Amino acid sequence: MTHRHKSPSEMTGDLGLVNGEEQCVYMAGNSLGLQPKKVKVYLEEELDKWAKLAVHGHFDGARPWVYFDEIISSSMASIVGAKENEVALMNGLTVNLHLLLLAFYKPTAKRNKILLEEKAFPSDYFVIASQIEMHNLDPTSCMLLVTPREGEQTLRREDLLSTIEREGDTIAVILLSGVQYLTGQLFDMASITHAGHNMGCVVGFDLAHAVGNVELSLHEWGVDFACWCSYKYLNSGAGGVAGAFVHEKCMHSVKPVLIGWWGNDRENRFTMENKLKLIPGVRGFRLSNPSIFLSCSLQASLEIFTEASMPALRKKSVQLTAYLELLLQRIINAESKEQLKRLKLKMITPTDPVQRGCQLSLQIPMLSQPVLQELERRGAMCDIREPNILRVAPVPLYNTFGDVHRFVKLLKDSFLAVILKDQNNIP
Ligand SMILES: Cc1ncc(COP(=O)(O)O)c(C=O)c1O
Ligand SMILES: Nc1ccccc1C(=O)C[C@H](N)C(=O)O
Repeated sequence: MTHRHKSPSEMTGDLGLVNGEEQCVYMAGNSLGLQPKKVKVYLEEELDKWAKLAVHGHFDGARPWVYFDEIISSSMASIVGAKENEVALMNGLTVNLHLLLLAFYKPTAKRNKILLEEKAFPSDYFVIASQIEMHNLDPTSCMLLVTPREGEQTLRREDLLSTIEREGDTIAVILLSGVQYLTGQLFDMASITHAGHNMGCVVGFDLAHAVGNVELSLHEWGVDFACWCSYKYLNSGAGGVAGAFVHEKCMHSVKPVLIGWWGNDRENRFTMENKLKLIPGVRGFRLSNPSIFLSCSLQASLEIFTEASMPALRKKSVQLTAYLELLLQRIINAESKEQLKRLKLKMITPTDPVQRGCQLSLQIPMLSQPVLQELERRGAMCDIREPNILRVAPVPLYNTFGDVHRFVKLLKDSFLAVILKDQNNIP
């Protein structure tokens, strides 16, 4: 659950500290979502079908493999606030970012920059730098990095908008996250899109930490393109099939640079003539035939989202995170234990619910890794991003208010255990 390498036995709690009968408290759904019960059932159905029908499985059965991704696209589209033909399920997130930038980043002598966050997720940073280099341009001058103000951790909306207004003439593409992976900040995607378009920029979002976490209206906001992975809040399993969005308005004007047979119209695809009838919009960006296994694990998850609905999930999420915040603030302010002050804890996620999803990020300047180890010994899971940010994500689909209460108690116990062990190293 963390980026560190751990053996499975290390993952289990310390039986001297936990009740072996009790389930752990899982607050790491922002990194990898938990497995929906139906995943196993659906996977077994498809394994069985493969064993019995083999090649006929492409077109036969309840999930015809050749177009099953399209069948589940409609529930995916409603989660991101898109029309069905504005969404494709394909590849992984980083691959989709590349494919979309290939089509949308068309630098000119005057307008050649990509605006991104200074602390963008490394994969996004690498994608952008390499796309710029591909045009024989210099990433140091073409990457316009937005940074928080001195002493602040998150970006102010007004600063983002004024940067777009000031530098917009030179910006080809604005590529921000919807929810920032480290700080948990939710960006105002509607006004960023509006400001970007006013200045003639293309606007895209990486929704890895936003999809299934906050409500999205990509079509209505007029976002040009977006992409996301499905293994975090969407619970499709590690390496699950990723999503891509291209707005309907770009359907005929923006074409994929790389083309494969899956972008070819289904009627033409199997005629085996080298004639391309490119599917307009994002579905024309598909290259290979999709994996039925990835599609059916995502199906199991999307069914739950459709039943629960994003508005209801978000409503619970706002309350759950507010409760977590309240309890964490008591620890930060050391209301009951004076020693806790010594850890100099700081919440870096915005306090305004409109500016965050479910995740809260806590900066632990000292001894963050030992805190995580103590937490796991006590049967609680979340993660740390280097150097010292503890990310805690109460997920409304499967976390309860009781989980939040238990988690914070275990976190407090972990802080106290670390302080006790490290008396000499903490000033
Ligand atoms: C913001 C962001 N971008 C990119 C990635 C990498 O995605 P993938 O490995 O699915 O390509 C992740 C998470 O892994 C992420 O959170
Ligand atoms: N796919 C992974 C494989 C191994 C370790 C982490 C990941 C993550 O997805 C990390 C996540 N993107 C993050 O927000 O840090």
